[in-house]
Amino acid sequence: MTAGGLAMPFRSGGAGEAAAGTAAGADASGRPTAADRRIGPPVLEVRNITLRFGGVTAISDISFDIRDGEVRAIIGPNGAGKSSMLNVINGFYHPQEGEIVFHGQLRRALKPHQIARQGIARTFQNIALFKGMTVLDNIMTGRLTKMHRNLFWQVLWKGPAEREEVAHRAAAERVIDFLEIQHIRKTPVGRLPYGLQKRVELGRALAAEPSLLLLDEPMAGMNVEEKADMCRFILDVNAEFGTTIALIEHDMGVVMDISDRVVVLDYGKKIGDGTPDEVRRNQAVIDAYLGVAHDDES
Ligand SMILES: Nc1ncnc2c1ncn2[C@@H]1O[C@H](COP(=O)(O)OP(=O)(O)OP(=O)(O)O)[C@@H](O)[C@H]1O
Repeated sequence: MTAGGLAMPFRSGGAGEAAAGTAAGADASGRPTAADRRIGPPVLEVRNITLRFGGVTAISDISFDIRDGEVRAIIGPNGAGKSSMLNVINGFYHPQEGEIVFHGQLRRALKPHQIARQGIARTFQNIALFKGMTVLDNIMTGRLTKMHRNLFWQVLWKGPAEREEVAHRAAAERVIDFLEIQHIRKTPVGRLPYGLQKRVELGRALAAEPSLLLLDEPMAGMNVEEKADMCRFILDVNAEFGTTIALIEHDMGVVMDISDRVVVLDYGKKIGDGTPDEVRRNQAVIDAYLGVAHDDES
């Protein structure tokens, strides 16, 4: 994909950090080398998180980190606690125990919109777009956390509010160009095929210019071609803007291809954590998850 003209930094910081060098290097798909992809120290640390719903323990004493600039996968069988973990990271759920450290700071209990303002955006397992609204308007909703002028200024449509609106619109258009969806920018989302809706949802998250992007099953329900496109966009966002990405995905071919590191959950517990190769060879992971087919969803 060519995103060369996109002047929008999706990443908030870290440009001067030393590369820790965990990326896999150039591969057959042309992914940039480790030297080009700067993988830095942890941007987010999950420490001893336990989350219960009444008598159900969805997450039990789980710790892992997500490094600056990496693609980090969270995998595991149905009900393992993956979505719950994303919901803890973006503040939808508040765990009973444990802590989250973001950019080296212990994070207090914040609301999801406050966490979004800190630079964490996400997409959902089941597409959560406004189906009657156009692609452009849906992507504009991703800019809400960046809007500063209040209703007073917006009603007057004067000066700063007008300039801000123009800037947000331009940012949304850059996302549309980046994701190659110019041709459907005025189409109501509900009329689009599933794969394109998923791409629009990615666009809405990107419009928030996150430093950490959480993707909940970005390939679910897609055919092979749509998956290939989505992989390409995820890798391009990561490579070109240094956006750190954490994703939940059941397609093991995709996970092993695009991830720098993989954390594996089962029944709310962590049973593996490492590079794709390490996880592939982990007997506990093979027994709990990889021993059954997961890459035949198309
Ligand atoms: N809001 C909730 N209320 C009660 N129980 C919940 C809630 N959310 C999740 N759970 C339970 O927590 C456990 C973990 O669920 P979660 O959705 O996080 O798993 P998952 O790994 O994302 O599964 P899947 O791959 O099927 O999406 C399950 O037993 C689930 O039923």
